[in-house]
Amino acid sequence: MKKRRIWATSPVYYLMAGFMLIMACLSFKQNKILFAVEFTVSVLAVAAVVVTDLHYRVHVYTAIRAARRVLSAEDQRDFDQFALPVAVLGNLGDIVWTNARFRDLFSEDEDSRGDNIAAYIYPKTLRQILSESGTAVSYGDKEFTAYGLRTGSGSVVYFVDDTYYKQIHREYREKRTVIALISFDNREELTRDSSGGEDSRITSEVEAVLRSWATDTMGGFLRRLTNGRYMLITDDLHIEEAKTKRFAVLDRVRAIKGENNLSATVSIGIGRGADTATQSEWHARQALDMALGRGGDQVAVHLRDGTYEFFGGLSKGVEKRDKVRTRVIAATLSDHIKSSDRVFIMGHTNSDLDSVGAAVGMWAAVTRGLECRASIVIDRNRSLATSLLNTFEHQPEYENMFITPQEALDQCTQRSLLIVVDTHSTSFVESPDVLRAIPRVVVIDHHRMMVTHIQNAIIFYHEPYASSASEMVGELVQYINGSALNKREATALLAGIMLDTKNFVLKTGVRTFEASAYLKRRGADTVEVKKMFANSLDTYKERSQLVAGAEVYKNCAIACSNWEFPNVRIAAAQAADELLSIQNVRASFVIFRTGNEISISARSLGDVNVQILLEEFGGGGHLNMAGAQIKNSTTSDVRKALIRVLDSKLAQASKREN
Ligand SMILES: Nc1ncnc2c1ncn2[C@@H]1O[C@H](COP(=O)(O)O[C@H]2[C@@H](O)[C@H](n3cnc4c(N)ncnc43)O[C@@H]2COP(=O)(O)O)[C@@H](O)[C@H]1O
Ligand SMILES: [Mn+2]
Repeated sequence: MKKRRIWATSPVYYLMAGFMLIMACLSFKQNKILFAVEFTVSVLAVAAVVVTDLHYRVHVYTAIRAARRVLSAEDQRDFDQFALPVAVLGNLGDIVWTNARFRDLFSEDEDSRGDNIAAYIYPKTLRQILSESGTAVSYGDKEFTAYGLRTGSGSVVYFVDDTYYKQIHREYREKRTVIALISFDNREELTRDSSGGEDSRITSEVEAVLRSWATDTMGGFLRRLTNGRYMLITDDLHIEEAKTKRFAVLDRVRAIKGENNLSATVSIGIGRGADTATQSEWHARQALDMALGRGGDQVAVHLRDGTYEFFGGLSKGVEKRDKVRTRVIAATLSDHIKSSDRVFIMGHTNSDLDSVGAAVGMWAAVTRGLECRASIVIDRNRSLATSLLNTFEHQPEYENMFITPQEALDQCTQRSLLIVVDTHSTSFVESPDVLRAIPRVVVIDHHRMMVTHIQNAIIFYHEPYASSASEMVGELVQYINGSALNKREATALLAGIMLDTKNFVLKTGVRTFEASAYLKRRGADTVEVKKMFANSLDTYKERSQLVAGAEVYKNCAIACSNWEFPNVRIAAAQAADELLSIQNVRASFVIFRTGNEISISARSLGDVNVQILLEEFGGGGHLNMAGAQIKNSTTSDVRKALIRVLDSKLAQASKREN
């Protein structure tokens, strides 16, 4: 920072005033009037300099006296020889006096009096130093902890030179052991239909990349744990360096291809900032679960404060699921249901066809399949699935099927079970109060793992590769009791699948068709589903208006709706879907207002991870379909914030640029 003098030393002014006086005397002989004017002005100048100087001396004297009262030891040891660098400041932060040590370390024999202390402590401020008990400050290649004291007429700042200790601390931090756990995501999928030698070729190629990364780049070493799992031991400095390259090892692994032209991918969980190696390993495990839960092909770093940083995660991932797991979960879930007095099923806020469809499927499995009492907790006023809800209305067999969150709170007991479907986020569930009130919770979800996930669920059935929660429930029901579903309920589940797959276009895997085939056998009616998607003419018009008003920025279509209208959520979601059919649009964002909230619906065809982008707004979802809600803002502010996020994050969220 440039030094700026607050006041100047007086000798120059004395000289100038004296010079003026001499000039005045010399003009006496030439012109009496000129002499009178010049003499008066120079006498006034001398007087002004003397007064200012006196004022300054008093200022310095009082500042030093006040400082002495604060700083000096009982024996009034010589202030100037005080071992720590000290600066006495006036009330504007101007340096009025410094001791020898300060001059040694800070001013290199230059006179620093009159400088603002800000020049020596930037970017920290005097106010910060005075309010904190020890502020880290660096000057040149030295590092200090600065302490400040207020005095009667300013302040005193003294500095403890801890360059050496900070250096050791930095080295300690950089050398701290970090454990990373690596999982080869798709070994089986890459080699499933290939010759025997293919498995060992791909495995050894992936292993070679990991091993050279571990030793040559990360200064550590790699150990194979079990087939497809590895442990890397390295240090914090190397993790920091790998971060700056955004973990390029992911790209090196992705360059390895199987016979079916599929790329190999790995997921890495890193435990950073832990106190011990045991803790680091535990955090690495949690981070690896996170990375896998978000679709793999990425790095998750568990930080000291329990938060995560993510890198990569741009591939769609291959369907990687295990029917045995589904069967085991169905059996365990049945046991929990049978040992509960009542089962509550709850989806996410602004429930849609998938969350309601999945809830209806679970309701049928519990009530008809296991003959236990169950209710679906829903806020009908916020639901986007009213067309589906209406099909269950006024039917005697579905009486009391849907209850409000308040009714659930009144009816639940400590022996109740809560099944959360189509979300795993504590803040996105239909009612966080119900989530808190029921101790035993089961989660069934397909969204990419969020940091705010429900903790301590007795079953956390999470399949980021499944198309929808309805597909997952469709499979579970078959194992709980295959004949539990009737035509109406099977249709509800099919509606959920068709919503999330955009009629079997996106995220549609083999198991999506298998689950749909089962639902069809149970009588699911595709024409009924089509009717559930029908919009009113008004909604249709609003949607078209949103699409027509979109702008394109960096190949992303952005539409804003400043007006609120019925079904704005559905119109916005559909507009976001539709914007993807415009040429060269890689992602779409629709910003709209609902009450005191601004929401964003984002979509992509897969080469932009919109989930990563909307996480910046506290939202989530999937790689190609995500949402977020922002409180107390305006559509134009959210649009500006989105542009900033696109400027800073679009490259890392896009496949092409990576
Ligand atoms: N705050 C959040 N945290 C985590 N995840 C979030 C959050 N906000 C949204 N999400 C998830 O993001 C995606 C996209 O949400 P969206 O609102 O843009 O789209 C959902 C529905 O609004 C939309 N939809 C509902 N009815 C219709 C219809 N008739 N036609 C077209 N679209 C419709 O479909 C999306 C359903 O997504 P699902 O929840 O995955 O089933 C979404 O995943 C949110 O959960
Ligand atoms: Mn949903």
